[in-house]
Amino acid sequence: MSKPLLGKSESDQSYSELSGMTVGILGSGDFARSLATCLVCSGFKVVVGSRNPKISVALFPAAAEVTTQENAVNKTDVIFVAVFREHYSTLCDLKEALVGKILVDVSNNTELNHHHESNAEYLASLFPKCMVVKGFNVISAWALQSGPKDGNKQVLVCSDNKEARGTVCQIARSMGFIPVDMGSLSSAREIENIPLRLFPSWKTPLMLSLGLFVFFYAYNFTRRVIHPYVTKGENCFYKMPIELVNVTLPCVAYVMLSLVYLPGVLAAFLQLRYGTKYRRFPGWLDQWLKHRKQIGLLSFLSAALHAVYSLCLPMRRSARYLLLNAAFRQVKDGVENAWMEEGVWRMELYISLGILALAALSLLAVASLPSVGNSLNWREFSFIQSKLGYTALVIATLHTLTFGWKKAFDQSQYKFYLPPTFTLALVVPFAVLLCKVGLQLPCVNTRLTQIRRGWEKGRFVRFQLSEESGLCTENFSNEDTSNV
Ligand SMILES: Cc1cc2nc3c(=O)[nH]c(=O)nc-3n(C[C@H](O)[C@H](O)[C@H](O)COP(=O)(O)OP(=O)(O)OC[C@H]3O[C@@H](n4cnc5c(N)ncnc54)[C@H](O)[C@@H]3O)c2cc1C
Ligand SMILES: NC(=O)C1=CN([C@@H]2O[C@H](COP(=O)(O)OP(=O)(O)OC[C@H]3O[C@@H](n4cnc5c(N)ncnc54)[C@H](OP(=O)(O)O)[C@@H]3O)[C@@H](O)[C@H]2O)C=CC1
Ligand code: HEM
Ligand SMILES: [Cu+2]
Ligand SMILES: [Fe+3]
Repeated sequence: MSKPLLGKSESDQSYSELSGMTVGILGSGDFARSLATCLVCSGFKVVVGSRNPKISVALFPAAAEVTTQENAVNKTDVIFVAVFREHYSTLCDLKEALVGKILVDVSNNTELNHHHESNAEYLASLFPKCMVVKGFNVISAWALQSGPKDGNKQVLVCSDNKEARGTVCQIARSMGFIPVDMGSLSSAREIENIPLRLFPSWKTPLMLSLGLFVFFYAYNFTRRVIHPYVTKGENCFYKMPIELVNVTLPCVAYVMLSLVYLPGVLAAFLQLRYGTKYRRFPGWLDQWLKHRKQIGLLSFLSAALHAVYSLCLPMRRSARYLLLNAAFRQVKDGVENAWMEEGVWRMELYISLGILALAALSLLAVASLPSVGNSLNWREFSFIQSKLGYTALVIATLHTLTFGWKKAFDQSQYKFYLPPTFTLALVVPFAVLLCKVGLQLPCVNTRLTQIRRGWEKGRFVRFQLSEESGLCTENFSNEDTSNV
């Protein structure tokens, strides 16, 4: 691993103060080894305290000194405790030697809020005369080994002692990480919970798409499998793996796409009603606005799957049999040409529109990659997200309408009085598009633009003030978004 570049440029003086400094590590496990390696190649002297130094020494780089716990603690003022919480109490023999020193707690738990106090606070209670700092637990041993160039660079640090916190921040910086000061030790619980979270922002969107999937699948199952079975005794269960999925997926994709743009419309209505942008949205709307990216990406995933499933429709054995049967019936009936101009056009159009909608969604998905998004400025990004997103929604609506237009009026399509699936899927997207059109009306749009620039109903003074203090009134056009 190379020498980090970060530390030096940030503050030259404290960096040179630190390099050559001795750092202690208690424990000889995976974390201790990776940490020692990284510290050594960042220019620190490392002394490791192990219960069995003779055995452990082979595991560490030659530049690191491996000795007994007492010895190690006596040689340095900063000690990383790379030991599990369960074994903290076995360190109590070192209490005298540790007085006045900095203890860095790097530990993690196996479940959220496992103990009633955080590991770091527990360590502090065992060693009240030490300065306990929480840090480095968000970095895995693997990430330490492969270095900060690869993966997460942030190290969250907190402590009740400001100086100790500063020292650990400096060490992190010297190693090439980006320290984030989280304040007092009471933040330790929050910091310890971070590595345990599993894709927190994806949970609700995933449940939402799963719920929609189950609903549309069950609906279709009733119409396309149960109905023929009950009324005609026909066995249509073969439709379950592909045909039903390929009606369900596009409906999920389509409804999810509209759910990306619904909260923006609701937010605009609320702002119009409040007559100000300074009032907070209700919590659920706030959350919804924050989850739009995930909902959008899941919509894209469903749409992509729908496209693949659609391509596979004609190559199935069932499709061939149905075609043969139809051909035979045609021969028997003496029909020579079954070409139906209208049906042909409808399909050409709706497939082409589907492809275009998917193309728009793909661009959106690409733009949401951080590396691509970062190369766009704020205006470009929101332009793509908002305009292209609505374009995708409009094209998908046309795709759905051209696919289904006649079925909605065909009495035989109403199985058990249930309308065709696409009519259900159309409800929310249609409402969103109508509302969006409503918001574009000049009278509404002007008011909304004013509000977004800081104008408030019945409070003229505020507006003038914000203009004077230069609160970027120029930059706020009505289409501007608040995206990450
Ligand atoms: C495939 C795909 C990928 C996506 N990737 C991303 C992504 O990477 N990042 C992302 O953010 N979204 C992403 N999205 C979601 C979506 O495209 C964007 O959130 C988009 O900007 C929403 O546009 P909008 O016009 O509805 O909302 P906006 O232009 O954001 O406006 C919504 C309304 O909310 C109100 N509002 C919002 N914020 C404020 C504020 N700060 N102050 C005052 N009023 C406010 C306004 O009334 C505004 O009209 C993705 C969607 C899809 C389909
Ligand atoms: N592995 C990882 O990716 C990460 C680990 N951490 C944290 O780092 C700490 C160490 O983890 P890790 O290195 O993986 O664990 P290991 O089990 O590999 O190492 C633990 C070390 O603790 C030492 N130890 C001291 N006292 C005792 C005792 N009484 N009983 C058993 N062992 C003792 C041992 O060293 P010796 O025998 O030499 O005394 C042992 O090698 C944990 O708190 C963990 O939560 C945090 C982030 C990531
Ligand atoms: C390459 C892109 C696409 C292709 C080839 C395609 C193809 C198809 C086909 C063949 C059908 C008819 C399925 C059937 O016979 O049951 C269909 C229906 C549908 N598609 Fe697409 N599509 C594409 C993209 C999209 C996208 C991006 C969306 C929306 C986000 C979408 C939404 C729908 C909907 C809602 C239906 C109606 C489903 C039903 O109720 O039966 N499609 N599409
Ligand atoms: Cu290194
Ligand atoms: Fe426990």
